Amino acid sequence: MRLVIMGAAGRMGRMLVKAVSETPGCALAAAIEHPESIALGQDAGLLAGCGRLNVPITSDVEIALEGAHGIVDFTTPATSVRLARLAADAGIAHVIGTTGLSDEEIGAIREAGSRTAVVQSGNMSLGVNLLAGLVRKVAQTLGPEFDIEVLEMHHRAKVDAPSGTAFLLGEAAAQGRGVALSDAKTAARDGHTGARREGDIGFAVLRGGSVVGEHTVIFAGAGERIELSHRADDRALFARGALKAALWAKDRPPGFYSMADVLGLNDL
Ligand SMILES: NC(=O)C1=CN([C@@H]2O[C@H](COP(=O)(O)OP(=O)(O)OC[C@H]3O[C@@H](n4cnc5c(N)ncnc54)[C@H](OP(=O)(O)O)[C@@H]3O)[C@@H](O)[C@H]2O)C=CC1
Ligand SMILES: O=C(O)C1=N[C@H](C(=O)O)C[C@H](O)C1
Repeated sequence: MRLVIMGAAGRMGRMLVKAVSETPGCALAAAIEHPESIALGQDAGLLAGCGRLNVPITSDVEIALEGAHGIVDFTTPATSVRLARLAADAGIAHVIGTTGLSDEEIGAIREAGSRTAVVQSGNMSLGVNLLAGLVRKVAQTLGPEFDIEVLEMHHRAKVDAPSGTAFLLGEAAAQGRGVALSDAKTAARDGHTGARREGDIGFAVLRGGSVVGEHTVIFAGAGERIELSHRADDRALFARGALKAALWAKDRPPGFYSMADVLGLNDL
């Protein structure tokens, strides 16, 4: 499968280039950055630390899409929306790991999913997607006397909060409870907030150092607490998941798919 890696000089982009070079059935069609990137012209493999691949980083996506079978995209929300349209026009698979997408941006990507196979997830790891299934089950089992809080920590360079994974887990909790996350979500507390509202799903965010990604969903009851956690040690995990999604999406009918679809976890 000939893949275009977007944001190829970024933290995830470099992981993806390396993962493509190591994954049977995948080949690097192009490595793309924005037109002002200082990485333009550099060899994508050398930048990724996996040896020369003779694929220079370029900025022309339209040319890159010619002859490609898929795009793997961990960039920015605006970039992912623009790419979704281009991927749909070209009829090729689009794997989106970008987080911090607004409802409108998700809507535009969903629309592209009516024309090509799109896999979008705030977290491409097996562990987090399994955890989401467990969270849904626990939330379904426990009553509203258990308060649900989602805690996440990431590296100091992360620009969106709460994380895409935190929302994925919060969504799973809301589904388990049979409520809309938009009605239950409390994303920040500061000052005299008053007592906690029953049924809220709270989010708390920590940022610092080089933390790859840590998430805990807490179910706090009277006199007892259940905590379900996931810790990512290495971004390569997300890159491998994204390539699995790309291979799965190749030749799939158009649709807006999740990692639960890719991993067969929908019945959890
Ligand atoms: N779903 C998942 O499993 C995971 C998702 N993520 C998400 O992926 C995204 C990227 O994360 P990360 O790699 O850490 O961030 P980085 O900032 O390191 O990488 C993003 C890259 O995209 C480049 N870029 C920006 N705009 C464009 C454009 N228009 N065209 C091409 N390239 C562009 C950036 O260039 P420049 O820096 O010069 O602006 C940068 O090199 C985030 O939203 C993050 O939350 C991260 C890990 C796992
Ligand atoms: O920005 C990151 O680094 C990560 N982003 C994703 C998120 O927002 O959940 C996934 C992972 O935790 C790393």
